[in-house]
Amino acid sequence: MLPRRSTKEKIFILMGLTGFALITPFIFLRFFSGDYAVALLDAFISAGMLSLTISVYKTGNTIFASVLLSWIGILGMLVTVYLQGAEQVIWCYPAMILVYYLLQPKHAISINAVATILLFLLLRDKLSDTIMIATLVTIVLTNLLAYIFSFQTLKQNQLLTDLSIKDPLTNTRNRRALDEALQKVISQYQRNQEVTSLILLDIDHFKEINDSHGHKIGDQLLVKVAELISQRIRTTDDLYRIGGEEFVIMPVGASINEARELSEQLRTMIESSPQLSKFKLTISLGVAEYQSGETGEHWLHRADQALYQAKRTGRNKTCVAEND
Ligand SMILES: Nc1nc2c(ncn2[C@@H]2O[C@H](COP(=O)(O)OP(=O)(O)OP(=O)(O)O)[C@@H](O)[C@H]2O)c(=O)[nH]1
Repeated sequence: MLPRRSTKEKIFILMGLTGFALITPFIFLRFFSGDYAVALLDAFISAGMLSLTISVYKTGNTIFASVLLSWIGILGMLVTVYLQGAEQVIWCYPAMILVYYLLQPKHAISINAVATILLFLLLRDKLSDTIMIATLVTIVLTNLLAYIFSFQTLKQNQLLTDLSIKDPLTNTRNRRALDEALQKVISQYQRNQEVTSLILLDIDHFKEINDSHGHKIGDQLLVKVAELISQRIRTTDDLYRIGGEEFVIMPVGASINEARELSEQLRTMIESSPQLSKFKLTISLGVAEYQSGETGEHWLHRADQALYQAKRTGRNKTCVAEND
């Protein structure tokens, strides 16, 4: 089955192949016109682009490839200016914009600042003062506009990601985020076989609480429960709200006994919380350790069966899932 590729991966592969296809003919043109140094430089850039594209295609990792490609673009542009003369400075604009696409704005601006200083050193004796100043001004303007655009895009992407994975009421993660986390934890398990567990918890008799105190108080209690649990668990063990009054905790790397212990601590913490005890609010929990070969859905289903048992046998308790 073909792996699902992120948009960044797809664009990186497309850009890498296009760059390779556009630059490769120049290797031959330069070579046959006796420009061996430039032909070698073009061959270096072209080979770099192709190998980075293959690496992204195979590993899916765009971070390392993005840093390398940024430097290939910038160094390629500087060497071109050095070998072929000052008029080649026009290549600095696409090279610098490429860096904004590949890296975070703060890293892109740093690399481009270094590139601008090096360009200035290369060109200071070759351009008239007026052209030199105009070149620097246009470089600064290009960077300023690219920075603003790239920064805004980054913020918008972060906002969209937050909206797509967060539960607006409790500010915990949502079901979609849980599905992604389950995939990730299972892939990790397949690599290192490290035990891992999940906890499914549900507020007891929440309908009665809603009915007697109103939906608004019900909402506030949901927020309070999420807040108390988030404060108690490690920052790495994310909390997910997957239904009205149902939450999941993924204590990654916890054995079934450790997860049960954590479960009991959470249960007693909620039961004895001064803000919640006046509503007689308690929780029931189901704990399941991951079994080799099972899907995330099946893992969650076993935890749900354990939770059901906790509900059936009196509530305000933790039950452990059977292994198949
Ligand atoms: N206030 C509030 N209530 C919600 C929300 N989502 C679901 N609920 C309520 O949660 C209640 C869940 O009721 P049930 O599924 O019967 O479960 P329960 O009353 O907790 O009973 P047990 O789970 O068997 O202990 C329903 O009354 C829902 O309306 C929400 O976002 N806010």
